[in-house]
Amino acid sequence: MSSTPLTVRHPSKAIKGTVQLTGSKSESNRALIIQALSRGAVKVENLSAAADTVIMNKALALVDTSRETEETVMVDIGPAGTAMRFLTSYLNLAEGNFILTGTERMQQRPIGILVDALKTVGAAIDYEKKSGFPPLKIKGGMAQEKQRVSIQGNVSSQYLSSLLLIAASLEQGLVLEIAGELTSKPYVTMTLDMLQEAGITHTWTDNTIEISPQEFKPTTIYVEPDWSAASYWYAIVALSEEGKVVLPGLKAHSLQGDIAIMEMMTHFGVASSFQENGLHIAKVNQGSDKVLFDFKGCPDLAQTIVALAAAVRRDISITGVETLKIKETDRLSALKNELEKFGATIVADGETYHVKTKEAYAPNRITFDTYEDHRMAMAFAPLAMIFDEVTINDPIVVEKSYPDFWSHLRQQGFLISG
Ligand SMILES: O=C(O)C1=C[C@@H](OP(=O)(O)O)[C@@H](O)[C@H](O)C1
Ligand SMILES: C=C(OP(=O)(O)O)C(=O)O
Repeated sequence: MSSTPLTVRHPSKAIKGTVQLTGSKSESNRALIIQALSRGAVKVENLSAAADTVIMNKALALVDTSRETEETVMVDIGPAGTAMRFLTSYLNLAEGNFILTGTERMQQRPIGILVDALKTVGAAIDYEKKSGFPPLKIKGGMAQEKQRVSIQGNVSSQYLSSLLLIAASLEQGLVLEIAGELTSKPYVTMTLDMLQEAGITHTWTDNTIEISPQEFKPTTIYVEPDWSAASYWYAIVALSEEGKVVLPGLKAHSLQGDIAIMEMMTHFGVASSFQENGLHIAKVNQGSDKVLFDFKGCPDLAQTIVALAAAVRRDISITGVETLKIKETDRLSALKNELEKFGATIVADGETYHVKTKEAYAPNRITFDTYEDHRMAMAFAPLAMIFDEVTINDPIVVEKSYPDFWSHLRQQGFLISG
């Protein structure tokens, strides 16, 4: 697909259909690291089609060939955050020397907390450009020097998941002390649950997680469909007058924290039910007057909810969004810019952000910028359900996690041109 802007319209207020979502990007990128560490004992099924997962797969294959060369191997993971974070730990166990790099934006996403923790354990990592940021020079074949390491928990949970993924493969194992508050906690739990599935046990007492040296057991990890991707179909149903969508494969017991969308969307009139053939979501009422939404455990849902609330002219307040500044873009700044195109805005008030909407709305034809962020494109496209026309710039950004997003919208009756 080219990245020519796409104009999106929906001819009615009704939506009814079945959408087969791709596998979870987060589960998939963990599963690939676990598969590599298990030396193939662990198999993976239903791997995500996300570009971030394709990138991770290719990077691991490249690293696997690095044994055959004395040269420093350049590993470029583009915009893939979990690939950057997880490989920053994994490469220390591989044979060879590596430069781990990514896009310009990736080189602005901090990684010093993880590098410092790895150096404490015995890693040989240097910064190629700016201290604290990628690109990184990593010397493989690490000899572990320490078992215990402390790491700050409120910047990115990916730093913790990265260390936990390699812990059982270290000769002393790892004792991880979490300093301060832990944000995005469900992702750490996902990491531990998937390790458990592969036979790696742990203890988690207060702020300390311990993993002893262990062997992975032969198993097959089945990746669940992506709940973050489901959130955009929830928004579409919420904006419909009559909406029923079936999302096969989504289960009530999920490793993904973004299952929180189920409860959040009840406040926008969307009911969920798990049936034999998957998750059924339907518009049942106009929702509630709930104002405060907390995203500490599910940061990737913030854009979905904020765009939806602004579109239906509902003032809400959000918390737990401090980590949004260092993701694919500064998501709070991007949201503010795009909301102001149709008479809404976001006002910071300490760690709470108030979404303010105005009575009168701007023209019904709006063009949204996406800031190299797949979630900006996917959070604003559903507004075509209530605006006459929504144009999304650089639409190819969706491939990062949901490459079929536009074709799925077409299949469900959206008129898309460009
Ligand atoms: O571990 C993961 O798979 C992820 C963790 C989250 O990042 P933070 O832990 O930095 O919030 C989330 O935003 C990202 O999309 C995926
Ligand atoms: C932040 C995200 O991904 P990552 O951090 O893996 O780039 C995301 O998918 O919203």
